[in-house]
Amino acid sequence: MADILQNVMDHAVAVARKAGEVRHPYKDPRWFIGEESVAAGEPSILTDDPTWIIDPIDGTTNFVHAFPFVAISIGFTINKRVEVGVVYSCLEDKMFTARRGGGAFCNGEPLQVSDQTDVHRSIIATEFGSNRDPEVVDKIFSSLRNILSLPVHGVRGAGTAAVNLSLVASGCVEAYYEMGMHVWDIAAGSLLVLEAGGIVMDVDGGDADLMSRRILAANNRSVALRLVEQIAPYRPDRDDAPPAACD
Ligand SMILES: O=P(O)(O)O[C@H]1[C@H](O)[C@@H](O)[C@H](O)[C@@H](O)[C@@H]1O
Ligand SMILES: [Mg+2]
Ligand SMILES: [Mg+2]
Repeated sequence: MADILQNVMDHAVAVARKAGEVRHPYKDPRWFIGEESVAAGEPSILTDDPTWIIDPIDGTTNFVHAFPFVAISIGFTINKRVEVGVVYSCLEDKMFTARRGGGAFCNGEPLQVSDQTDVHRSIIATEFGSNRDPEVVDKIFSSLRNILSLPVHGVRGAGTAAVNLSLVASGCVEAYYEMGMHVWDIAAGSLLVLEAGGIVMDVDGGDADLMSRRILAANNRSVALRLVEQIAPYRPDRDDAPPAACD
């Protein structure tokens, strides 16, 4: 694992030097999008530059309540595409890693998504999120009612987007969807799913967009598209939306 990260960091330095950059790719805040740095006022703009996208604790509510799923999520993008993803599920002691074109692994063992094509025999992961706006809550429950009524085998939520994505990559659930999470919750995990043979798209079936705060990740297109028909979509403010103007 250390080797993978070192290679990526070396790559970041090489890309920066080629572009004539003098910035240090591990220290310049423009090379990071992190939950805590954004909370502290740093920008949340994904550029073509090599960028680390970091969530130090994914599953904060779980952590506070000792609900045993908490992860560290580290993604690395170049040209806005995730090249490396690392999710460490701390209490399970599982280190999930993926490199674009190099497969996905858990503690060094290769991962493969589920081969189930029938949504009725699937488990779907999702989250309720933290938005209590009645219209949003109605959409969440509408999606849930539709999916449960398909019917599916079950609906689950680990309380962390990164772990939910690792569950899709591991073949434990067939799909995961959510609206309202952030880029640092999903950057690393989305590559795990792709490299384990799955797909990642928008909840309306369109192209995935890391900054849109919407994701549908699935083992295959047929399960994904059945879910698209059931999901009542809404559009949270994008991660790269300009800050609201002050009076
Ligand atoms: O805030 P953390 O715990 O880093 O991330 C969580 C999101 O805030 C929440 O909206 C989402 O439902 C959860 O899956 C995510 O991991
Ligand atoms: Mg998070
Ligand atoms: Mg967090």
